[in-house]
Amino acid sequence: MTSHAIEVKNLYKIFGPRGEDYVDVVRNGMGKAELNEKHGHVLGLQDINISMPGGCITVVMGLSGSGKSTLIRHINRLIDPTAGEVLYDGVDVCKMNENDLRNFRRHKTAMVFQKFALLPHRTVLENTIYGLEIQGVERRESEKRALGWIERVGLKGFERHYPNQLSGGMQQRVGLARALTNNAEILLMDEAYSALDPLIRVDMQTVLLELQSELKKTVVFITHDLDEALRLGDKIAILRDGRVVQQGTGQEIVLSPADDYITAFVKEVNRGRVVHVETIMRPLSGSPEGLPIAADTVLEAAARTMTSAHLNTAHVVDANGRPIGSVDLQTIIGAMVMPASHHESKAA
Ligand SMILES: Nc1ncnc2c1ncn2[C@@H]1O[C@H](COP(=O)(O)OP(=O)(O)OP(=O)(O)O)[C@@H](O)[C@H]1O
Repeated sequence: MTSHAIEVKNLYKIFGPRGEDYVDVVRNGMGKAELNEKHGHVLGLQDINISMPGGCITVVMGLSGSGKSTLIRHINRLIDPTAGEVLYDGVDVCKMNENDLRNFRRHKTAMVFQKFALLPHRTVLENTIYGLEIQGVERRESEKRALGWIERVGLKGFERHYPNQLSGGMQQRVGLARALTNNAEILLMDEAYSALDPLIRVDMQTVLLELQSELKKTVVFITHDLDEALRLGDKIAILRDGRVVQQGTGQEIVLSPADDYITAFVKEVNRGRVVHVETIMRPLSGSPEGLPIAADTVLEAAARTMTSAHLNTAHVVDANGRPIGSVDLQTIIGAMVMPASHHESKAA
């Protein structure tokens, strides 16, 4: 099986000298605060089950201390679990021997960090080829590959610059070029854009989305920012106190938040950029009217298209171009401002 998917199954991490001894008490309901108080151990992760589909971006989101970094570090086993499995293409990373683990880390995974982790005395080019050097790839070949990625991330002309001559956004581009040069199937991005200014951050998200539409890596992206999660995530898992409180598409989470905690998170979200027209369309009655609009078009884009065509009605088409429903501008605009509960009661 080589779907390049990652399956996290029943994963527990309890920090402390005798973590294993406390898995059962946690399974039986002891929470983080009580475990810390009574036994002096820290509950990092509790019964995590997440499927991260191959070729997709899975975002792990949560506030500080919710367990995001602990989780991503299990994927390349920088942290060993207290219990549970992390399967990649069906193989448990947690059971790999030293040699297999070294190969897995070097060839299958690449990490992009918040603080860039660039070597200050190396140029952009030398930083980018660093991973290939370790792998023992011949210099001419590694330079050729690195130069290609440096250009793809928009740094052509900066190959001989040193990190301290670059802005934060440019340094993060070097981090991305270095990760891509490794040609790994899995890209692990730990708060990669959190230190960047908002506009640069959006630029970097765009760079990632453009590259991903072509490269189809299995990306695990950690963030504490919901807008970033919604923009990037094919799938989003939200952690709280080491547990998954909800997972699904951005649209699922925004329209049906699992609890008050997530409701508070999604309250300010711009629904127009998250909800798809197919969610609010009416069944077709009669022949299709107006423009065809793809089912997965977000409301804001649909409204823009219809407004510029001076049309109030459009028909929604599936991936094969078959008409499956209809929408009008008023419904779209209403849905963009309506809270999730209204959608549900309307749909019920
Ligand atoms: N080595 C460690 N020893 C003890 N406790 C730890 C260790 N590493 C993490 N923790 C604890 O595990 C929990 C999860 O931490 P983690 O760093 O994974 O959260 P996070 O969501 O990544 O937070 P942040 O956004 O601040 O990085 C926290 O309570 C943290 O204090």
